[in-house]
Amino acid sequence: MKEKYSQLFSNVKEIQPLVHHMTNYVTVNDCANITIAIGASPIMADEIAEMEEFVNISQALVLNIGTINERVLKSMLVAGKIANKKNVPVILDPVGVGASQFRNQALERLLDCVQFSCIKGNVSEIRFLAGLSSKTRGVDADIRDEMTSEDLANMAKKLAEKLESVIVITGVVDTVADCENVYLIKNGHEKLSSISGTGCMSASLLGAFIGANPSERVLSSVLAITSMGIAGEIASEKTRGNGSFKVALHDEISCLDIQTFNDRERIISL
Ligand SMILES: Nc1ncnc2c1ncn2[C@@H]1O[C@H](COP(=O)(O)OP(=O)(O)O)[C@@H](O)[C@H]1O
Ligand SMILES: Cc1ncsc1CCOP(=O)(O)O
Ligand SMILES: [Mg+2]
Repeated sequence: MKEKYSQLFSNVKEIQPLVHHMTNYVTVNDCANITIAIGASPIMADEIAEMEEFVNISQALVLNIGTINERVLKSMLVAGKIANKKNVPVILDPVGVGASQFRNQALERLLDCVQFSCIKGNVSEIRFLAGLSSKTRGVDADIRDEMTSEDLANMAKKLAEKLESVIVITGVVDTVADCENVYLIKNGHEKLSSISGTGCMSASLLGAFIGANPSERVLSSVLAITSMGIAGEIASEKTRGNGSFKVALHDEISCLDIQTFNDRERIISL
């Protein structure tokens, strides 16, 4: 497995996939910089007239509904459909779904019209997608949505089957599943939940890894999420408060090598 990780990891650096993002205006700059830090290239664009040209040159498309509005939703639907036609993998981050009717309906339209390679959210967001009651607190997971690892694994696998997508649930332990395999990732640090954008940046890393390795969606997702976890651990060891932690997180993603990854990964295949 370590050799496989090594191959998928180095493909990102070699291929330098272009990751087209349509994302929120809160964390957009962090997403661009984390994409560069892992070795890929970002382009942020949401004008409907540009969608065809940008999807055509991209290796992955990341749709993040964090500050979704009607105009951007239309662009996302167009971009998603073109990406599906061109076999460009599409990653969805359903930020804050469950918090408003507009957001919920936007998500429904996206799921109806676009086939996603990977859908990543926190436990509240994924519970909403799974049709379970979800006590959303806006963009953050509600602690009352806490579930056992087994419950999370079952929910992820069922949803992966239903939506024919890799499902990633972030949290203290991350869960990555398709209809056959489930992985738990025990890397990470609680400081990751204390700054805005670590979920969004995880979606950017998913775009980078899946864009470079489109035939290995599940393991690419595992690598992306584990990379964020390991970088968070090292960054927390080196810093004190939120500001320096965020800077250190970018440093550690940009300095992460496969040796460190393999030494520190705590990936469990169920
Ligand atoms: N308590 C925690 N301990 C370890 N890692 C965490 C913790 N909370 C979140 N993370 C990590 O932070 C990143 C973002 O996850 P999360 O906070 O669930 O997303 P979001 O910001 O979208 O709500 C993921 O890499 C996840 O593993
Ligand atoms: C605070 C906020 N509001 C709308 S999008 C957003 C950022 C959410 O980022 P993340 O999901 O990575 O915490
Ligand atoms: Mg999020």
